[in-house]
Amino acid sequence: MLLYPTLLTAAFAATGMAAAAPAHTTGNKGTASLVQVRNPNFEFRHGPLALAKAYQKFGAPIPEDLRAAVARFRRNQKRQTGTVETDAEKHDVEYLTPISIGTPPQDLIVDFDTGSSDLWVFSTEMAAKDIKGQAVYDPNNSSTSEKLQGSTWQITYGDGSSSSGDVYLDTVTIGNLTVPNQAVEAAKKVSDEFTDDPNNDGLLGLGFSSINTVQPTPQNTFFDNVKKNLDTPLFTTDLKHGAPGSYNFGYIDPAAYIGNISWTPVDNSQGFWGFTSPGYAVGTETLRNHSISGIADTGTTLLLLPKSIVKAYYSEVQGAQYDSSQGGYVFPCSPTPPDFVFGVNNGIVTVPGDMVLYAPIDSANQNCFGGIQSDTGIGFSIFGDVALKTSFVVFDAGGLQLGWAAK
Ligand SMILES: CNCc1ccc(Oc2cccnc2)o1
Repeated sequence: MLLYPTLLTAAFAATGMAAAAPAHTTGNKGTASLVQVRNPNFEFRHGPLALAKAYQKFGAPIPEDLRAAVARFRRNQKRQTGTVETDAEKHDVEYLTPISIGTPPQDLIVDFDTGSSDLWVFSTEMAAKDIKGQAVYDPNNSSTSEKLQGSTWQITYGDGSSSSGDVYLDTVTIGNLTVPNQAVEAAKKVSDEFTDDPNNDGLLGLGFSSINTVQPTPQNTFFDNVKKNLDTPLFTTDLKHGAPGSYNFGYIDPAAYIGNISWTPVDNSQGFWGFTSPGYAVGTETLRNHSISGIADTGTTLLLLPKSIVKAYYSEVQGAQYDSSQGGYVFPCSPTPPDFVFGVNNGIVTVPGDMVLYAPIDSANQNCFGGIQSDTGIGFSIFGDVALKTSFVVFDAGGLQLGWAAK
């Protein structure tokens, strides 16, 4: 059909393929052969746009579906990415990251937590006795805050800590990314663990919005609100041992990891970044087949695994024992214990032995608390900071998959 080849030709022409004229041509009828040279500067990646341009060029009507596809492309061209630095507290107990809330911006430093989905902060609505050094959000001091009338929230974390309060919509900025009407959960009450954690002004949930605790209407996480503006709907974590790391949004930084990324599907049915590891190894032994279902959780400090695996690991650590006074396995801080390896699809993640040495339990640094402990009672394993800080991890909401890479 004439129209199609013509359009195809035009579309082809629209690909920016330039024709290079030969150095000379014969004066008479002769023939000419033109060698094509690709135009390196021509960024052209959108078929529907090419087709629409071709229709336009030849005066053909542009079908509604094609027009919509081009509009979506043009709208999405205003895509963003973002990055923000995160710093480890002592012993990497948690990683704190700066955010800004309101107009003019109020700066707070919060714990980004892929294991929960509420953005809550210390606020002026709390009793003074419950605030010990934290920065607080004052909704009355923000011209863009708007109370979400009748909404409340209450959350309890895996370590027993808890908080509750009411809700405002306000502008939240992380790095260069801004969400204008983010649900900001202002604390009225927090448990002692938070009051006694002076550098932590709140939590920013990066789990799935399905487990946001706001009632009567659960609210979206910052990531869920910003992801439509991102180049691609993912964020990455690069937590480090006792050094600044980063959270990136909308892109995978190839300089942040080495080797290949091992991808594994995510089960978000419980609102978490859940996945199943096919097995584990202690030290240099070969991987044992043992399905481990757990979540990637930046808000949990340690690596919590099935009791049988924890026992198998510590059976190979000299002097290791379960110390009920500590509530976990302890062992001599020297020599360095063996590495712990877990599988991710057909790849592996190695937790170096010196990361399993979580922290001394005595001032003489004789005995250390293990970074690997039991997940008993939780119902699934928790790949917390001890596991995450060994890797560059991609939390891909688009593909609903986790990517783990060495660094
Ligand atoms: C250190 N305890 C207070 C505190 C800081 C961060 C959190 O929140 C948590 C705790 C456990 C799991 N996930 C998030 O609690």
